[in-house]
Amino acid sequence: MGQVQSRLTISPTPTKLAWMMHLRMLTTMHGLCEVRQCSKRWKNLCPQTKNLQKCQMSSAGSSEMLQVTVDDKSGIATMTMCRPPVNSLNLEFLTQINIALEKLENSKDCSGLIITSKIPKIFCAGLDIMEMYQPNVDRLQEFWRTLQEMYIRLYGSQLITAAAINGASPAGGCLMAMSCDYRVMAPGYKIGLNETQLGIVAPFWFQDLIINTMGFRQSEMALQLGTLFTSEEALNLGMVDKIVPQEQVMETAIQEIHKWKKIPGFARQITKSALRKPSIDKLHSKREEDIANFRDFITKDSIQKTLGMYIESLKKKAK
Ligand SMILES: CCCCC/C=C\C/C=C\CC/C=C/CC(=O)SCCNC(=O)CCNC(=O)[C@H](O)C(C)(C)COP(=O)(O)OP(=O)(O)OC[C@H]1O[C@@H](n2cnc3c(N)ncnc32)[C@H](O)[C@@H]1OP(=O)(O)O
Repeated sequence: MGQVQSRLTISPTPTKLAWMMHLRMLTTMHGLCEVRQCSKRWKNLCPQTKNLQKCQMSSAGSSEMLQVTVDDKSGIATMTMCRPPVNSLNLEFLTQINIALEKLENSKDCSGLIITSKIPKIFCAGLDIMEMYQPNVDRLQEFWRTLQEMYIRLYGSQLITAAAINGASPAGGCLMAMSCDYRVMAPGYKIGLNETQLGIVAPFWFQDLIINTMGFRQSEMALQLGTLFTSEEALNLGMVDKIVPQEQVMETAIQEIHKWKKIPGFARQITKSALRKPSIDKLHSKREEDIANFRDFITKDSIQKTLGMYIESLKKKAK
């Protein structure tokens, strides 16, 4: 499956109809992502969860990078990232995720969402560093807007959301996990906002998210030091909610969503919205400014030099 080649613009405040038309056009044009209701015709058991019927992803028009299934019995969707080698988030991948989030949010049959990874030992390596290195400025801005969109959609989702963190989860991967309602993680991996270690800065909404998750004092240390925590440290800090063996991560996330589903949905959603709305509104009100700050920061010669060195160090390590 080839990646999307054209420039994709996601309007910050689209009307619902315009947004839906936009998504439909993208899906038709690029075969971006398929969200399928599990049909009774497919009786296969999902090897990961044992009790989910596995949706067959069609080859035509379906995405290899993001597999989305919805269990029609429980209404729990699973979004499985599969963008080798490390599920890094580039513009096209983020666009696929946003489209899937939009579809799930609008589906009356979906009440919960689990985000996980198919790549062994990796949940998500964060932003694709190549998007930020020697960038085309138009694409760079679009990339950042699309990341903002993902955060707004996920953090503000009405669904019950859980991250099944089955591997390393630095930076943008940690952002994605922290945007969910619940995090279950396998032992032996690292998670955190390590931006300063790369010589870059976590923007205010990354900062707000970690503060909302684990409090100011621990966040200010973690952000300045760019700490990547072990699963166990993350549990102690409240960055993740549970650690279970790798093979139980998915099942635990499913059980947790079932628990949350017992709470009256309307009351839970209003409570979630009241708690998260101030952070989301803040980003909405500063969205263009944030894009401009990101662009001006990333395109500085000194930052480009630092990113170049970081990319080299990753490549050397990989050899
Ligand atoms: C004052 C004004 C302030 C204004 C502020 C405004 C805006 C803010 C500005 C900037 C903020 C930008 C925010 C960024 C958030 C991010 O997410 S940055 C990305 C951070 N991610 C990382 O640091 C992860 C790096 N990767 C790793 O640590 C490891 O790869 C891993 C994930 C732990 C996996 O390790 P493993 O050993 O399994 O694999 P390898 O290391 O061998 O990697 C394999 C392969 O993948 C490539 N790669 C790894 N990570 C990335 C990545 N994030 N993007 C792209 N490519 C990646 C790696 O280079 C290897 O490639 P190969 O050599 O070609 O095989």
